[in-house]
Amino acid sequence: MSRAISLHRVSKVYGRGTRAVDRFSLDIAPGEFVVLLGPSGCGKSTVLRMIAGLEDISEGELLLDGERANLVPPRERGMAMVFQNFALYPRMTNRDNIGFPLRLENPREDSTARVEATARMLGIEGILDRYPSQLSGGERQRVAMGRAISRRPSAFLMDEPLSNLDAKLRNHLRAEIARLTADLGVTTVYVTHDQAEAMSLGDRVAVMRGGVLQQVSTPREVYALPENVFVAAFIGTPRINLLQGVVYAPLDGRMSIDLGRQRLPLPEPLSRDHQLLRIQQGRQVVVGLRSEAVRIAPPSQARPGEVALSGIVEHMEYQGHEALVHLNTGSRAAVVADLESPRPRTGPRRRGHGGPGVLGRLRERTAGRRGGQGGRGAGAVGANGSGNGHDRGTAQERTPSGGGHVTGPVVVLDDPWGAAAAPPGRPALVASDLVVRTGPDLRLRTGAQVPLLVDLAHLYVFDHQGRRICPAPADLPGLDG
Ligand SMILES: Nc1ncnc2c1ncn2[C@@H]1O[C@H](COP(=O)(O)OP(=O)(O)OP(=O)(O)O)[C@@H](O)[C@H]1O
Repeated sequence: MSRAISLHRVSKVYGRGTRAVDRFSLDIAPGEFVVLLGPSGCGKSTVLRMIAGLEDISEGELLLDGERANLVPPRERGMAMVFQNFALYPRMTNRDNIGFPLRLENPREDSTARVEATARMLGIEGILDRYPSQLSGGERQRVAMGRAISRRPSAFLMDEPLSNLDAKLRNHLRAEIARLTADLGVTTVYVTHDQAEAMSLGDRVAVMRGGVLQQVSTPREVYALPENVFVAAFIGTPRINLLQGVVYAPLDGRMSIDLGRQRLPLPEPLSRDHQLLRIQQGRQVVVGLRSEAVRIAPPSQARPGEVALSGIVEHMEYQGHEALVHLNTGSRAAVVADLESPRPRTGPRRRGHGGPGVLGRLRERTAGRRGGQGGRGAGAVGANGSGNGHDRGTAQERTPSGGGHVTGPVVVLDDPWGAAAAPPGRPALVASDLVVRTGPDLRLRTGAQVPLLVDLAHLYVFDHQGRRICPAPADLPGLDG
């Protein structure tokens, strides 16, 4: 039997007020495969452990098949966990390891047939009589999965089960996990910080940041319609380009977005999405351009809906089948704080000590550069405000526990040229603000100016708090309404 799992405003507060999970709500249907995705420390494992019963729930409710289960002992939940570190008994053969939960459940029953059927399912019949130390990492993880499957649990809880394996094996086992869980039709909750893994496995992906659920949607939707700038930046490779802009909407002229040295004119007649931008007139926004939205080509080759920009080549990254061109368009890149590893803050913050300071901001910029979006004068953007590291002039909301965790809205640094800019006389850390994908054969000289075409059908705009305003949210009332 497969379980329905529901979490209603579930929080976890560890000792000394660390709020690792904050009012997390999610309904998982029987047989569904849901991936919890987010950077290190965002609370994914804690959610999984609360579902398993390995961690007490501080606030909120866990329902299993509609019944409150906060206090149900782990063993009675009928769930099986697979961890990243395989956790096999070294002195037992693999056969005994797989059969162990069955013997525990029913010591008198002969488990041979069940163990062999499980091994066949995983393609490990040939190694049943060896010991775990005689196996490769991939084989060990298969045995660990066998042990989880043999008992026919009502749900699988998998905590980064593939992260100790090399890339090739990871891809292979990923496909096997997808097939197995689909065949067995068992509800699966899978934790990972690898967005590609999440996108390829999940029926739905739940993106977390700083203990807070940001969005839960199908992989397609989480990519195409990210609720906020954090989700947009976390999902997709290469990372979405994020540029700071200002909406320019004159009453009698063409609307555009000012990107600093260049403008993005919006095509007329304005689409519904672009009409909605009118109310942002004069406001700072974040423009998001995924790599498929920009190509290197002269204005003469523009298709309908494409507008021209230009950029100076900073460097090229060859990747075999394609190349990534890092360009400077004279814009200010927006860096999303905490993409790499947010940590909920502990204890009350002292005034003036909450932000990351110059060093922290430089680190954020470097992180942004790794993701291909750092830039001269980059501003920091946070989603739901958690750990955004910017205290000045921002609306923030403290959780009632008194922990330092922040769940307020998103902010953009209002001082983008401030502390993180290069000191006089020294080169800026990063000068590229836009990464464009091209074929591997294109040769471009560093410093060359190249023409770009931006497809405005693929334009994302986020407000100054990081929420997506374009494409418009589906539940937005009509413009006249
Ligand atoms: N037993 C504990 N006591 C105090 N704090 C804890 C404890 N366990 C986890 N935390 C904190 O709770 C936060 C969430 O941890 P969790 O392990 O759930 O994150 P995660 O997203 O699974 O991270 P990772 O991908 O690195 O495993 C972290 O800041 C972590 O330091």
